Amino acid sequence: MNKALTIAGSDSGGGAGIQADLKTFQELEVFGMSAITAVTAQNTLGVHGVYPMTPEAVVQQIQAIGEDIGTNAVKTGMLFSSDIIEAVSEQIRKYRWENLVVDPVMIAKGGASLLLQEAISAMKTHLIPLAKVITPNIPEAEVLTGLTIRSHEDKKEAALKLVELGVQTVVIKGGHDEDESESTDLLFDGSEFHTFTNQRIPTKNTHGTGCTFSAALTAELAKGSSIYDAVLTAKEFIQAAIEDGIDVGHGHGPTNHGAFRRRREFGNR
Ligand SMILES: Nc1ncnc2c1ncn2[C@@H]1O[C@H](COP(=O)(O)OP(=O)(O)OP(=O)(O)O)[C@@H](O)[C@H]1O
Ligand SMILES: Cc1ncc(COP(=O)(O)O)c(N)n1
Repeated sequence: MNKALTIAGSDSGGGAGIQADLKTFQELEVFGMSAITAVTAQNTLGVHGVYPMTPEAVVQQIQAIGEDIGTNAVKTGMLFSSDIIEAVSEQIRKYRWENLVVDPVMIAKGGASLLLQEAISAMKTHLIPLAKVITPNIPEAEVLTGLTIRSHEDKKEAALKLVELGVQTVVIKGGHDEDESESTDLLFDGSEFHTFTNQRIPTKNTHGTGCTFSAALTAELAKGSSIYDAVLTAKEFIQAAIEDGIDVGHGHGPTNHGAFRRRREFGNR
């Protein structure tokens, strides 16, 4: 069975972070494993507490997997501090894990910081150069490039700047697009641009969309898909998950990680 490892934060509310990643891996029939970087007390209303792990605890979890089970692909999510980023980068280099997806998680929907300001430069210099794919949303791409992104042309300019950091492929996600009818993700592989556009779903239940998208991409890479095909499946997976979003809690509800598989098995009902 193909395996995937997520190195990310725990979301007690179950919609984002490690929980979203493992649910997504399972739905795509990949054996999911985790190394937890921080525990968050979180629900649909926001982040109420952040408890980072020590870098040693993160390293030990990664080593436990690296020394025994191994993995076909790795994704990173919330990493919180430069110490954790440096420790994680060192392990990824040590095990030569090349199928690496970096989701540069910075800020949760309610505005809580999931990455310290001091960690941005470590993310750029230590981790991103090791990645096969990075999946920033628009605000994250703005922080990483210093550009303002309003239009599709701006996204292209940001993608060109991001590959200069040494990453092979960039996917700039369109959830934060100003367009109210569509959500367009831009893929740049260093030479060609591709766009993935779907109808924008009018819903408040979008907690965990970014994590779920990058986890689906990672699962497909673990199975041996090309980056293009993996993004295609991830886009289909997240569209179904948002369309069938789950109305729990009083704020931004989670997406439905089971929707993609159910549609494939039973059709669109
Ligand atoms: N309302 C929506 N309708 C359709 N697709 C969406 C919607 N919102 C986000 N997406 C898609 O979901 C994926 C995640 O994108 P997004 O930009 O929301 O990530 P994110 O900002 O990291 O997530 P979050 O906003 O939860 O932090 C992308 O493929 C994006 O196009
Ligand atoms: C532990 C954790 N990690 C990541 C996110 C961002 O979630 P998303 O960008 O997918 O909504 C989150 N809210 N909590």
